[in-house]
Amino acid sequence: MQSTIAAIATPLGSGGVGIIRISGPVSKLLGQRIFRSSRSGFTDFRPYVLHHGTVLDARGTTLDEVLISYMPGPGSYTGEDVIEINCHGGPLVLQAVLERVLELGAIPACPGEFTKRAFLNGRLDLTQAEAVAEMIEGRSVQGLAMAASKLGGLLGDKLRALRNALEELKIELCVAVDFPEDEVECLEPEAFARRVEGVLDETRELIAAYARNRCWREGALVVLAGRVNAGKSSLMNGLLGRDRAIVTNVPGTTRDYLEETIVLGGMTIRLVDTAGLRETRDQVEQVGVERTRALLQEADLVLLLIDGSRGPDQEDESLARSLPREKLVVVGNKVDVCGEEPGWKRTWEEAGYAPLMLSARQGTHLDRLEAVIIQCLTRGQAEADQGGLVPNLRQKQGLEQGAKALEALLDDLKAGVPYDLLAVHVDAACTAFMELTGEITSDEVLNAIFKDFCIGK
Ligand SMILES: Nc1nc2c(c(=O)[nH]1)N(C=O)[C@@H](CNc1ccc(C(=O)N[C@@H](CCC(=O)O)C(=O)O)cc1)CN2
Ligand SMILES: Nc1nc2c(ncn2[C@@H]2O[C@H](COP(=O)(O)OP(=O)(O)OP(=O)(O)O)[C@@H](O)[C@H]2O)c(=O)[nH]1
Ligand SMILES: [Mg+2]
Repeated sequence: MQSTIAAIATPLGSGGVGIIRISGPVSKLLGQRIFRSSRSGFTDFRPYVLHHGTVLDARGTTLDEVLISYMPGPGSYTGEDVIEINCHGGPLVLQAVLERVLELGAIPACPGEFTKRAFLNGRLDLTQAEAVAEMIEGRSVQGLAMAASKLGGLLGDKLRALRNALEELKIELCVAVDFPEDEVECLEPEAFARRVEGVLDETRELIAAYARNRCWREGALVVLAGRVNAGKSSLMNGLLGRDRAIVTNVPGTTRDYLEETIVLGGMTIRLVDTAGLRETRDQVEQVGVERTRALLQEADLVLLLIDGSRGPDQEDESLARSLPREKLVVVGNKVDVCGEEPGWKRTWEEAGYAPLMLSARQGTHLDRLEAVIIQCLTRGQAEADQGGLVPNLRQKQGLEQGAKALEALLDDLKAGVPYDLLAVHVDAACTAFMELTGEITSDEVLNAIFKDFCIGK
């Protein structure tokens, strides 16, 4: 028999109310043993009704005053019988009530186990289960909206529709193989290719939505880099709107990196001020410079700061060259000293860099920089996608597998490969989509998905 699991479903800390969640065949029995109703006539829980009373320990002493609800399977969140105990939201209260529930025979839930059971019991498909985690981790209002429509089943529906389209194509392939001489049924290769391309285009559109919206969903890492004294820490402070980083005219002021979170246009951004790049004998600064280089690899966007009054040097040029264009914004600082059009700017413009001139200290044109940051992080589309067909990383990878299979199918079709050999590609694409919805699944995939959930979800 399936075990009955229990966990604290709310964050540990003081709160108005904290919830213990119990799911499994004996959860109602556990609820009845632990609960004493404040109504004399109470005999049994009524589904989806809050019951007021107390939770008792083994000796009959009160642990807490609570509201309890009972949600019978298979209609509950997990699909099993569920009991929820609404306690006072103190960590010790919740711990004591949970321990009592465990004493009576429940087993502590693993991370994500309630949602995993909901999936295994067919209450959610896999895209919806993943959306639950995306709701909790939401980094922007826009990202939250994407998770909410995924939770509503939109992406799952889309994937099933694509798969159905492929199943139909496969039937036609089979008919063409079985009745090759039948003129009426015979497959017309070009029309067939167009329909495959239709599915492929929709798949590619989903893949593109991942890249476009990734930073809305996950937040972004923006790194301030450049030579010592360029004004990185000043810009950090300017963007933060407060004096966080130490600023002096001593080159090498920042030796370790500093990280703060800002919200630009609704997007959550980890902003990192780094140690200025230069050769140095200072051991601490050396480690700082190494860390800067590691951060540059990881960054979604690098702001390369150039002291406009001195102009760039070779170090700046090689740093610019080492980064992919779409990851780089060149910023010319100290416009109050060098003016909007210093001589070096033209050279960099000719090389295709379009330096953005500003003054970190005086706050001039910081608004322009903020707009450019959002533009770059969203690939030029400063609005998040509406409508919510936005995959996560796993989903994007599955879609890429599907797209690859469809591309192979089109290649073979053009090369005149016999129809009976084309079906493998259709099958491969179908499998990729079914692994995303969870119609096909493995322990490995499920464990990878649910291990990152919190306990009690
Ligand atoms: N207290 C509490 N809040 C919560 C959850 C929960 O489990 N408990 N949820 C999850 O973590 C989310 C809500 N998800 C849920 C999804 C379905 C059902 C459910 O029982 N559905 C029945 C409804 C029957 C009815 O309305 O009478 C059904 O679909 O048949 C409950 C919660 C967010 N808030
Ligand atoms: N005139 C002018 N000076 C600036 C501007 N921004 C920064 N500075 C000055 O440039 C010097 C260096 O600024 P920081 O912000 O410490 O530079 P940094 O790039 O963090 O330097 P390191 O931490 O040493 O790598 C300070 O004296 C700042 O006041 C600006 O917009 N105009
Ligand atoms: Mg600094």
